[in-house]
Amino acid sequence: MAEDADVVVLGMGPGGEALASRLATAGLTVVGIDERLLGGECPYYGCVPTKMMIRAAGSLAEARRVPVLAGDSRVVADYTPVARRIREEATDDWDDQVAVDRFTRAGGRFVRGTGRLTGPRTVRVGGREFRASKAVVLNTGTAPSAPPVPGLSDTPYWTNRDAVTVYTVPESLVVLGSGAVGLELAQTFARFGAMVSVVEVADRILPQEEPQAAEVLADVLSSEGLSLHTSAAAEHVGHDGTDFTVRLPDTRLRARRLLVATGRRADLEAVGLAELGLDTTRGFVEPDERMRIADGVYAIGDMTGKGAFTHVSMYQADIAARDILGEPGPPARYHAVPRVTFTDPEVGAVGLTERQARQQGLLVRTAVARLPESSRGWIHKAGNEGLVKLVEDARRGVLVGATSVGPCGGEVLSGLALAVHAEVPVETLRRMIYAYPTFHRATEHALAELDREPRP
Ligand SMILES: Cc1cc2nc3c(=O)[nH]c(=O)nc-3n(C[C@H](O)[C@H](O)[C@H](O)COP(=O)(O)OP(=O)(O)OC[C@H]3O[C@@H](n4cnc5c(N)ncnc54)[C@H](O)[C@@H]3O)c2cc1C
Ligand SMILES: NC(=O)c1ccc[n+]([C@@H]2O[C@H](COP(=O)([O-])OP(=O)(O)OC[C@H]3O[C@@H](n4cnc5c(N)ncnc54)[C@H](O)[C@@H]3O)[C@@H](O)[C@H]2O)c1
Repeated sequence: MAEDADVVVLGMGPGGEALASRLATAGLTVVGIDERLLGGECPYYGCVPTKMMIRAAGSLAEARRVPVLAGDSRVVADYTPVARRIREEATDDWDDQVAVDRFTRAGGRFVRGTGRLTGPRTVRVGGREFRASKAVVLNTGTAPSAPPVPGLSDTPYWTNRDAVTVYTVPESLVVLGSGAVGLELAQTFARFGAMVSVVEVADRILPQEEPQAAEVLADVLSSEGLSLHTSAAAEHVGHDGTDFTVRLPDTRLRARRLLVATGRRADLEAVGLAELGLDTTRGFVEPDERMRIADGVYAIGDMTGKGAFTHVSMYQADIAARDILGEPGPPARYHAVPRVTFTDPEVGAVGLTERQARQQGLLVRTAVARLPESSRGWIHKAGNEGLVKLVEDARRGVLVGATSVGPCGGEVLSGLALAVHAEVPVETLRRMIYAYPTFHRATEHALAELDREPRP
């Protein structure tokens, strides 16, 4: 016999948890289902533990800058406090009881298990079936995916889930993939003393962002001792019981550990999307502007392919929750999705890259201002690498994209994200006052550069 609820949330990532709690608090009967940990990847294996690692690695890097700026320093890296913080402060040793209690206190019912749609309003978990009178919300996210490199699947390689649970830093590490996962973890482990090589199949690291950003970051990472192999497709991976070997076309890398960070995949088949007549062979499910994928069925988070970020999952959760509750509000728009890769320098970006803007047929003007040439960058000295890049839709005179690389690149991004989001005329941005001497003042320099660019 089916168990009834108003809403069934399948997959309790950050968005699912927020939505389920909100609907339960509003008085609906809500069943939340997760096969792993309530809260999803972000708090247990993603954003939170990795940012704790990065914070610690950043403190080492700052201490190493003392000789340039303030005398002398001797840095003895010890990963123990990081491993402890991740266990004690971030993840409760990968125990979600606090989150389960919080959801239960909000009035929700949590079911641990693997769920699958059996119809538009029904979800099966083991021998139980849950029937939703109002809505089913899917928030099943993505899982790490490994490329089909010969030999790889027979080796004990790491994904991000292994990397955040270590007690000690490996002496050497190869990282396959130079997206956010690969680079954040590569730099962190290198700063703790690992010999790190990064292998990227594209012709530059962080290929989804602006080439100028990748260039700045590549220089910094190389100067910190990482070896970067771009345009490099691994031909074979082996493990001899102690070390990994990764064969590239022109060299062979050897390391104690291998981290595979080549992207993530949503398993739409496993969730039962075929029950709705939807294509499960595509990488993502395509919701409408209210997050609906069928009558009474919603999808939010990484599985929608709108940006695999916690803030996108939460943004979509808000829209779906409003729709279910019948509350008014704007539909989803993705023209100003911000994203930050938390390397040092941080790479913040919003909206379109120059390439994407041109591909969309926009008449584009761009400008770059470099942080070391700005007052604040010059004052900052050690660790001042960075830039601000603007991408203008020259016909409309508004920014459609921007990138800010630097010590606080993710924070500097906020003003640029507002400009892209609200489509503030570039003319208005030019008339603003930018505090001296801030990093964000580089935006003013970039705007002046933009002025010098002829209109296309
Ligand atoms: C290393 C790393 C660092 C990251 N850092 C950041 C960052 O700094 N900032 C940022 O914005 N984003 C970051 N992300 C991305 C972020 O973690 C995700 O975008 C975020 O978790 C949102 O994902 P989601 O809502 O789609 O669900 P997920 O977090 O993927 O959760 C989905 C949940 O569904 C459950 N599930 C799946 N299938 C089933 C099923 N059939 N039945 C029951 N339950 C199921 C899973 O167990 C999981 O708990 C990072 C990711 C990684 C890997
Ligand atoms: N700071 C953040 O917000 C943050 C941090 C981590 C992850 N995330 C999100 O999580 C998702 C997954 O991150 P990710 O870094 O795993 O994936 P990604 O897709 O961002 O990057 C994967 C990289 O691996 C490369 N690659 C693919 N196959 C390869 C191969 N065979 N050999 C070498 N390189 C190969 C790709 O060219 C790409 O550069 C992303 O969408 C990201 O947005 C966000």
